[in-house]
Amino acid sequence: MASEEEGQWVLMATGRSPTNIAVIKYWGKRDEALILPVNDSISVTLDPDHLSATTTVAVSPSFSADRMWLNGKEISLSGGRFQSCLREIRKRARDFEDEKKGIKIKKEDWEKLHVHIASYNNFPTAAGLASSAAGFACLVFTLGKLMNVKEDYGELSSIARQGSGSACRSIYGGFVKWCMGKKDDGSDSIAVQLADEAHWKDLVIIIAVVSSKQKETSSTSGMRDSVETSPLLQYRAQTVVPSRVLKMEEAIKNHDFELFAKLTCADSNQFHAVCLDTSPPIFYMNDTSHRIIGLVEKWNHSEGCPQVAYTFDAGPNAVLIAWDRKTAVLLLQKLLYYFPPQDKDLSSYLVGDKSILSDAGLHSIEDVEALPAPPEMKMHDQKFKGDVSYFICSRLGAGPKAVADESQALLDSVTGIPKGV
Ligand SMILES: Nc1ncnc2c1ncn2[C@@H]1O[C@H](COP(=O)(O)OP(=O)(O)OP(=O)(O)O)[C@@H](O)[C@H]1O
Ligand SMILES: C[C@@](O)(CCOP(=O)(O)OP(=O)(O)O)CC(=O)O
Repeated sequence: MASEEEGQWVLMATGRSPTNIAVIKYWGKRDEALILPVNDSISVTLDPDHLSATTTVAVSPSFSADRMWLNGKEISLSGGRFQSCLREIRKRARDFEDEKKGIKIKKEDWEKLHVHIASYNNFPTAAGLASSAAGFACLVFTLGKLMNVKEDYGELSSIARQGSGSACRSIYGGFVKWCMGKKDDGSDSIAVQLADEAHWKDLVIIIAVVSSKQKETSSTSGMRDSVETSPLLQYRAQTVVPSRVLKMEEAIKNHDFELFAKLTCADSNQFHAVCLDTSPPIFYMNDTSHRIIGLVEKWNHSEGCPQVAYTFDAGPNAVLIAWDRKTAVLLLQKLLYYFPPQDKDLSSYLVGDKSILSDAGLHSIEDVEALPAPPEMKMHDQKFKGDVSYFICSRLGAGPKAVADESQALLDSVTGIPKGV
């Protein structure tokens, strides 16, 4: 290791990674330590402008320990998952030189340098919106940039997988498949991109954030209990998912929304059935989630073919995928009819791509109050004000990206401590 002013420099990198939502779910591990799943899964990557983690990583000879801050609060890095990611990336680190700054780091020197990590999620953490997926993908991607790692994305995905299983799918944009793999060492359990975000541009994603509170049963412990106790999980993994994955790949390739929606809804429902089949049973959805399913099912049925797909991860939030903008506008009108905002501020009730509000003719709370009742629903008079915290309107998005603009770094370039601390 060499530099003009030994010990004075801080070398940093910043990256941003999207979250993803599975349309064929991962639920159950065959190896807890390596995070190897019992079935393949398929996801869509969401637009990082709306749901993403931003992470800055830094090394300096002046750092005395590995440290991490998540959303401004220092957290421990001692957990096995963080340690696995750090170890695997350090193993692949390569020589680095910045002549201008007088920094030279040899491959073998990376092991001796401590890292500081600061990360920020632009959406609720640990609320069933896959913050761990965006977070670990971002950590691995950004550490890889800092340490001059040249491995391909498949390899990076298998490292991110060791942080959180679903994180391996956030290494790519668009439609992504996590191949479960067969090997005991997990080297073939990697993510591959099925199609990029431009492949099916019409899709619009509306997320109803039903609760942004932290959930009671984490995905990790929930799926462990399911593997131990649910007979349905075995049947699902061995018999249902393999053929469903093939059909989903076809649906994506052919832009077949009818098949895509049927498979997405069926798979979400089966995942939650496995949760109910677990002892003790796990309840991730609540009454609001069930009402949203009812609304979509009735609408799809009345149209004779699916307009919208729904899927729920390990929490009550609904992820709704509409097949085009026009359908998304109708969906939003129906949702806001039943779930109007508690207060009068419409612009904070829908975040992300707010332009959908004007497309739906919703400029004020009075416009929401004037919405007609969806004709296909029987119970018109009942409304559920306040049951949805807010909505996010999004779309498919790209994979992780380096953030070159140093002003966006979360760590101070001189001290290596989070800015403002
Ligand atoms: N930006 C981040 N960087 C690194 N780690 C993160 C980040 N965000 C979240 N995590 C890790 O993920 C954990 C939360 O994961 P958890 O699986 O409980 O919730 P979730 O990912 O939001 O929901 P789910 O995966 O069930 O949809 C945090 O406690 C933290 O360890
Ligand atoms: C319901 C899910 O979102 C479960 C995600 O589980 P995690 O990836 O959070 O679990 P660990 O691997 O234990 O970290 C379905 C999915 O994303 O496929």
